[in-house]
Amino acid sequence: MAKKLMRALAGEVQHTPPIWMMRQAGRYLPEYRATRAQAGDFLSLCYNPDLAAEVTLQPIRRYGFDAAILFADILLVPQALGADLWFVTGEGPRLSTVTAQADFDALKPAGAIHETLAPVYETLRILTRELPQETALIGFAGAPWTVATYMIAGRGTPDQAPAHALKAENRALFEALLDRITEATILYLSAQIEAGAEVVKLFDSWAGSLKGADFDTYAVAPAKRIIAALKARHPGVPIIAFPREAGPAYEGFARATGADCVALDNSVDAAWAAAHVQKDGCVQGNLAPGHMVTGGPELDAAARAIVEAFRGGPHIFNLGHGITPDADPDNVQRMIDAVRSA
Ligand SMILES: Cc1c2[nH]c(c1CCC(=O)O)Cc1[nH]c(c(CCC(=O)O)c1C)Cc1[nH]c(c(CCC(=O)O)c1C)Cc1[nH]c(c(C)c1CCC(=O)O)C2
Repeated sequence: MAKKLMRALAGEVQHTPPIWMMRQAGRYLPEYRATRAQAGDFLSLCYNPDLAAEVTLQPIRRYGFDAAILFADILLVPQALGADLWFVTGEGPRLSTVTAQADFDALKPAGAIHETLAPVYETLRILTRELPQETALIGFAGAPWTVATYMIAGRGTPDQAPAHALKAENRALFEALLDRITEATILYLSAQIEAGAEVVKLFDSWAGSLKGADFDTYAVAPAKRIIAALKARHPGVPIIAFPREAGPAYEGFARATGADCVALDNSVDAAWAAAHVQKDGCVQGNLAPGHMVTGGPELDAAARAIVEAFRGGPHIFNLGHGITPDADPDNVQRMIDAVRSA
């Protein structure tokens, strides 16, 4: 029988949804912290196929999730295009910036990314051998707008102001950068599929700051282009899109982009999403990650409410965003128990 996750993505309605979590391999797990220490730092872990495969497998061993997500980061693509990338402990990523034509001209062509990203493909090949047969393997990349916000600002920003400013001041350069990221993302996800990813997910974490026509031009259109290219090369490989904080624009996103599944953040009302988003296909997400810190009967009730809200259509149980380092690993088991007994 096909894997539970693949069945949901194909549109099958299941009484108990498949479960996985954004950032399921991460700092809330002591075994992750130990392996990261062994690798030296986060980026060394991403580029060490044996250890990256090991941390991908850790949450599968502990919890038996229905899917494993490749351990890597969306910012490896800018690095593969030639940007400098480093992580400041307790603060987050830092990159060399792209704000002038000369910065853009110094980037590598999209086709050069495999030189840097080859270890990621090796991680996937290891996982295809080591994962339990019922566990689906998810590859991923950042969506062009979200990746561009980091490349322009050189860091994470609360409002993506530097990227909005470049868009206003030098639209040609801004669009050239989005195009380069789009081309690289197609090649990267295609190579992930060839290495064994059965599903791919596109993270547009900052889609919510694109308003009006900008949302269509810089969130919908690049996702549509990436999905069309992947569907042409790899028919039958499902794609999950995550336009975080898209609000009302969640409605129609799957139809407009060709995505097989839309991931919902935790600000979306589940009943609204069941009526307006799930009518077009599979949905995933929505549980507030804070429940993984606070736990208790509130967690059970919130998890069950999501299962019930989406029971009328194809559904993958997930959080609305990544699990945080202060989460209690026991609450993850509690969530799984609540979903599987709902
Ligand atoms: C925006 C973004 C990034 N990375 C990612 C996104 C999109 C999803 C989202 O909105 O969170 C995606 C990502 N990052 C990571 C994964 C691995 C797979 C998984 O388990 O979900 C995935 C899918 C590992 C990671 N990526 C990062 C960690 C923590 C690094 C560590 O071990 O110190 C992990 C496990 C670091 C990272 N990477 C990024 C930031 C802003 C940070 C620092 C903030 C933080 O520490 O949480 C960029």
